[in-house]
Amino acid sequence: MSRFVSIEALRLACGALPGPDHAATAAVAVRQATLTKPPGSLGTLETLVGWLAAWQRRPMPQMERVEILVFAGNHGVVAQGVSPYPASVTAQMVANFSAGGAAINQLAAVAGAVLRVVPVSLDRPTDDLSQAPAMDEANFLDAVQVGHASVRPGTDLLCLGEMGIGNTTAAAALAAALQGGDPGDWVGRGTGLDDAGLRHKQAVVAAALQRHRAVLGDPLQVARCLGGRELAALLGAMLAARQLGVPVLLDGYVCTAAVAPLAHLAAGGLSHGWLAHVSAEPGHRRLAAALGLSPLLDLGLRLGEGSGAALAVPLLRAALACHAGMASFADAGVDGPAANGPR
Ligand SMILES: O=C(O)c1ccc[n+]([C@@H]2O[C@H](COP(=O)([O-])O)[C@@H](O)[C@H]2O)c1
Ligand SMILES: Cc1cc2nc[nH]c2cc1C
Repeated sequence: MSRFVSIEALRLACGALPGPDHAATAAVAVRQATLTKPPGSLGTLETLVGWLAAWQRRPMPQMERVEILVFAGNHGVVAQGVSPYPASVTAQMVANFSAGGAAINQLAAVAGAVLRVVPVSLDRPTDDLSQAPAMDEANFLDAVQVGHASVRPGTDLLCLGEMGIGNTTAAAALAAALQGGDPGDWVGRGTGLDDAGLRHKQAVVAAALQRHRAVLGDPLQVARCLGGRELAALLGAMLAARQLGVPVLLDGYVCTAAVAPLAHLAAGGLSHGWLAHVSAEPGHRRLAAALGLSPLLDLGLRLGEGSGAALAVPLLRAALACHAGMASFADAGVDGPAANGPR
């Protein structure tokens, strides 16, 4: 696929997204009506099958090729003391992912998914977003491109995740910039800040919003100035998934904030994504509500690295198994509702 040569070229691509295959969803509904259950009784599981069909563009969706993409990046804003952990942990955790020792390795195995970790220039942290734009345009577009090129055609379901010490500060700044309100309300404890740390992080995010106030009306400039390389890559991957007909499970706060610009650039820009879970980071619930996303799971997770997205995969497998494997009323010899209803 061609490179994004400018922010304007990226903006054009974000504004020209293919829509869903409504006929595929309709075919799912027709089959569902024949299956041995009261109509609608599998609730969201039924909706999920229709959604998979719409974006895979086929009446009988598949989940053979499930991939988890975890993008990693480093953040200059860590110098402000916004995370309890040092920036070195980002690369160390990438090594841990490669060695199979992280939570996401175990969850990917449970989900029957292939895990791919994509470090995005870890040796070049972004600039401190409270002092300067996090990235210049070339670096931002490069990171978007990395994400865009990482999505493989033919993937049945893509789980997006990230790793980056300091990136809940970027997520909060992005969410505040895109959605408005008191910047402090978008800030949480991330990996575990204490009360004083939280107050300091709120001040850093408020300062960042103030510094970049001139670009707050432009979602892509917001992503460049207040985001990070792994967040830009997530945005690129979300765009590529839409273009390639790949449904997406979104992970936590960082993931959702990273792709939020797409919702601001195109109506229904995130409709090929389903929010896998709502994280314990309070801004996530707020952002999900603002974007009209309903999480499948609410488990108090605050890990990132795609963990919540991986956990939702078995739910989708269950939904498909019912859809593909259940007998119809006719085949099983089960009576439908009585013609006159109960007396
Ligand atoms: O996405 C979330 O909801 C989330 C909430 C809390 C922590 N994280 C993860 O923790 C890291 C960022 O935390 P912090 O405190 O360094 O900003 C980063 O690697 C994220 O994957 C992620
Ligand atoms: C140890 C550790 C693991 C992580 N995984 C995702 N973010 C993380 C942050 C830390 C600090």
